[in-house]
Amino acid sequence: MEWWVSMPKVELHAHLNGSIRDSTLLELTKALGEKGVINFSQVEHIIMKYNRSVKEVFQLFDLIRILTTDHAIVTRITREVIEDFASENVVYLELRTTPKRNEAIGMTKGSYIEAVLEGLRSVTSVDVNFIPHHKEDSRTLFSPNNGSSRKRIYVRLLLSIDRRETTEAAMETVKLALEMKQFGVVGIDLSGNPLVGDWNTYLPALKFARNQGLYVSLHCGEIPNPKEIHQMLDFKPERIGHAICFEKEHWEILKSSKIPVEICLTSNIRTLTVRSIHVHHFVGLYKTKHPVVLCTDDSGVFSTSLSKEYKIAADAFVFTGLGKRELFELSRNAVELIFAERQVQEDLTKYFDSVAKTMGVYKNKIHSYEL
Ligand SMILES: CNc1ncnc2c1ncn2[C@@H]1O[C@H](COP(=O)(O)O)[C@@H](O)[C@H]1O
Ligand SMILES: [Zn+2]
Repeated sequence: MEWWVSMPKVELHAHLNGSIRDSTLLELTKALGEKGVINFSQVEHIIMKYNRSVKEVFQLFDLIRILTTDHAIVTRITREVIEDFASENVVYLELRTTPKRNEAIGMTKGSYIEAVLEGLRSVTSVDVNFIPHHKEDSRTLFSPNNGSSRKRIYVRLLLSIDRRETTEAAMETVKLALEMKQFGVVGIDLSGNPLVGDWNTYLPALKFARNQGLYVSLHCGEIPNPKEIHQMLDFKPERIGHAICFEKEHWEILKSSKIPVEICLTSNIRTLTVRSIHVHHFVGLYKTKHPVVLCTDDSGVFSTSLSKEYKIAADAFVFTGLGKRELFELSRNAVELIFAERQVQEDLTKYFDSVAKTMGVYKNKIHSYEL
């Protein structure tokens, strides 16, 4: 097996419905086409298109939303997404999703998340840990005495606020996240079409989330919007996603505040927000030891996987000295950036160290982020 597949990996930026399997997306589209809910021939080209502008990507998300707003389908997609990540040796997955309501079928934001949890419970082919540990319970997923030879994966959830939502709707999502902490919800994400919405709409809900002990990650700088980027950085989220259309002053604030950045190479190239992989800001951040983590964003929509993202980085940045050992270290250091409880961090760190020996990569951390 190739090293980028066998290497343990940490995924911190994956949208549930954007990670839908191609085959499942086509199957659902055909089924709704047969029922007459959508016109398959009209939507086929949206699904099949390769490179998409930001606007077109969000047209596709609107279509996916119609296809997936059903409890059983949400459960199925969740199960498949967990299986897919685990199969490529993702050992920790922070999965984000936007709680949705659909009155026609009695779906509330709460029942939507219940359907996601049902999906987590229904995985049988791999060992999944999504319920936070009790402090007195010392058994961990990767303990050597665990005895399992199956794939193992920690999953924690972030609930997403969609930029189209009102302050009240955003607040409802945060309250739901608080109720669901016991089921592994660790934080809040702000995402959705960057061409719509206003920062001040979400701010009260994000402040409330923070005050209640939830972590916050923001999609930041997907399009040029200097004022909003500034406001977001001033908020000091625990992590940001993308950081593409930054100006000099934004880079300065980011560097001095050391906010970790979730990097989505393929997503940025395919949405045409970064011209070419060779001018991607990942390299600059990596070289200055800024905390970064490679992620997929939407592995289904962009036909990628976390292994592929590591391979793409290895190929594109080989002259920057990014080889197997450095990418292993990058993956391992991402453990410092996860939102799960300490025990999970410790378990993963030990696991990475034990794998480092067998993979022939340096055992000790070469550097650690000073967060
Ligand atoms: C391309 N970059 C991106 N930028 C902003 N938001 C994105 C995104 N990719 C995905 N989403 C957000 O995630 C939703 C799909 O997953 P869930 O239904 O929540 O599970 C999309 O509808 C969008 O709101
Ligand atoms: Zn995203």
